[in-house]
Amino acid sequence: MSVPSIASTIARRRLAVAVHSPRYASVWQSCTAPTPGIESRHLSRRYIPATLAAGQRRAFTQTASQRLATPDESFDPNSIEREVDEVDVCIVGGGPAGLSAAIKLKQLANEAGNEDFRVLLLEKAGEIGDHIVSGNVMEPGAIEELIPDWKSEDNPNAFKDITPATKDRMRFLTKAGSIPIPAPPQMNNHGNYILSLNQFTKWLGERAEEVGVEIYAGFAGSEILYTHDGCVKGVATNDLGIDRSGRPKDSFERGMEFHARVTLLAEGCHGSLTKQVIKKYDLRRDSQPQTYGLGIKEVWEIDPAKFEKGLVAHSLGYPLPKDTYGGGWMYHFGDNMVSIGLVVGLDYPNPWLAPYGEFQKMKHHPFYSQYLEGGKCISYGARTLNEGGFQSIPKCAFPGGALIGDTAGFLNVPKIKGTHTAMRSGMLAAEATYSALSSESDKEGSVFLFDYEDKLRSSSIWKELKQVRNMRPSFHTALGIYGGILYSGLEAFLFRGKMPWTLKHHEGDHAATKLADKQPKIDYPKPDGKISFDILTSVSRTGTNHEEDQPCHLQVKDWDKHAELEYPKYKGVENRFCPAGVYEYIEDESKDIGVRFQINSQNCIHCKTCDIKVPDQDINWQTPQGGEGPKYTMT
Ligand SMILES: Cc1cc2nc3c(=O)[nH]c(=O)nc-3n(C[C@H](O)[C@H](O)[C@H](O)COP(=O)(O)OP(=O)(O)OC[C@H]3O[C@@H](n4cnc5c(N)ncnc54)[C@H](O)[C@@H]3O)c2cc1C
Ligand code: SF4
Repeated sequence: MSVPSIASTIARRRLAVAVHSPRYASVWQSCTAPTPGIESRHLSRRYIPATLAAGQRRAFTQTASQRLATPDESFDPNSIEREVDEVDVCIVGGGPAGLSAAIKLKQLANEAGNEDFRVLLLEKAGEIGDHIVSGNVMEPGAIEELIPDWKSEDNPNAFKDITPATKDRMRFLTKAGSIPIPAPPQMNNHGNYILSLNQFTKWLGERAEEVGVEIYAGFAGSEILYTHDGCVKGVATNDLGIDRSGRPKDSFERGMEFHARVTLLAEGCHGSLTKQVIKKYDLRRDSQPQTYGLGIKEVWEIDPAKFEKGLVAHSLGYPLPKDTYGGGWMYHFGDNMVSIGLVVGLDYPNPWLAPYGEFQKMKHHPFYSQYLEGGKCISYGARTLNEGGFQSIPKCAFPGGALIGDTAGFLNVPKIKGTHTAMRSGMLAAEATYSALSSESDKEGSVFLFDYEDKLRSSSIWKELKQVRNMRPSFHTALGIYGGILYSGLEAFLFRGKMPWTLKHHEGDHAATKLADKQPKIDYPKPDGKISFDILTSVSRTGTNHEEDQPCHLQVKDWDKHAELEYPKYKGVENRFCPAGVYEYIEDESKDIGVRFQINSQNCIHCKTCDIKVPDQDINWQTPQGGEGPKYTMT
């Protein structure tokens, strides 16, 4: 058996990073010249980077063999020590927040002539950007500060795929009609840009490599590592090649440890490591529960005659019932491309509601269907987003690290925008980290980023989230969506966040789910295959993939017990809230409740809804093997 060890994989990836950095130009030139037309990044995997490993970087701590020569039944994977790499800063998550933090850190280090300052970023997707789903209309303030010439014509590496937002349209939808409503100032998109965040993130990843960030895509952070006195000292990636029952296979590779003086968690909404850290340090002690929405989207290529470049349209109302918060969007960008989607607040009470079914229904409304008819759906994706806002922000610094971006909850809900706040929080954390690491006299002790918390409080993030803090919770009144719209209108146009009160989020979204017998059943129309699609067709458009023979990353201790607990009360709510058809209840007469619970984990698109919405909180989303999951395009 000959499989590459993690060490050699990483070494090859290090070279891949190095070849983008002018600093390593000479190393690269000493290797065989690349074949013209093939990207150096991919090419680099063919070379053994002995020169680089010996001369340019700190060596890995060499431990016992990372591969298993003869796996046997009694073998305990944990008995093999993990390799350790020591870096200055370890960032988990290569979205806008993580990449902005990484770029800013290396910019600061490079400016100070401290080029050996190591910033390492782990991303669970096979390639940077592959797991990113967003709208996206972006406020450009943060990127302009980070990379001032990001869209300049003089910059050969500028990000080109942007469409200036030119028109805002806001409608309240009835079943067949649409009523214009005034767009609150927050929804004014003048000066913003429509783009695919998944493409933008890929571009940001390249910029990060240019300044010397070491990016390891395909590596999922699966465990937080602590010092003996309880500070975070880094993360470990999961073992590869473990079978469904937890035994090592021929392809077994032990995970790897990354030790850092500062670990920044940038996992996006509801991060799996963040969950552990929030619990360990009780970071929510002074904040309210986080609440969430699920965003489901498609990208379409539409008839050029119907294309209105720069149009930013939003809707409230149909198809969602009045007890459910949410709204639709449609952005026209690029060449005849349309991003269309629906956000459904996960505090919806009716377990018969299926966000996926609501989205399919929404597309048939004339406000949307007039554009989609004759077009082609090219992409599908879904991801949760934070809706708790200001009152749900936890403590963001902990001993040895910090939370940045959506995993801390910086999304501005009325704007449905979090990219600029995610990036800015990453940059603030980077500044606080760099000054803490460069000014300390004691280079061994743990670092607490007090400065980051202070910077957040005096930043534009704090100001804008505080201003809109009462809008989302105002939808909890008995008037439902109508009360919320009315109150939000007053907040947007009159109060402007200046009223002395702060409305509360009373409970987590899972607790809002009511018993199925007490709620009206919802029947969704059959998809027509032109504008609406069945869920498996949509999943096939995500490119998602997971090896089947591995421990289920959707951890449910006992499937039968789960079914006995949930099914009688909620009649298969998991099947309806999951936008990828992962959960099923299959008729089975041998079971007391007449059905068997089934998890098709290979379809998972990493949206995190199940972990948030399952009423009895007995599904734990964990990272599967690095490199698995969706392979999104244009999302
Ligand atoms: C449907 C939808 C529409 C939106 N529309 C807009 C909009 O129009 N404008 C706007 O500004 N914002 C919008 N947002 C919000 C915006 O997308 C987010 O605020 C932004 O992406 C947050 O960036 P982030 O880096 O914090 O997290 P993410 O973008 O979620 O990135 C996190 C990254 O970390 C990786 N990761 C997670 N866990 C691990 C782990 N354990 N190990 C390794 N890697 C890990 C993920 O794979 C991912 O690549 C929208 C969001 C959604 C869901
Ligand atoms: S299994 Fe959970 S995380 Fe995966 S797609 Fe379904 S709801 Fe989302």
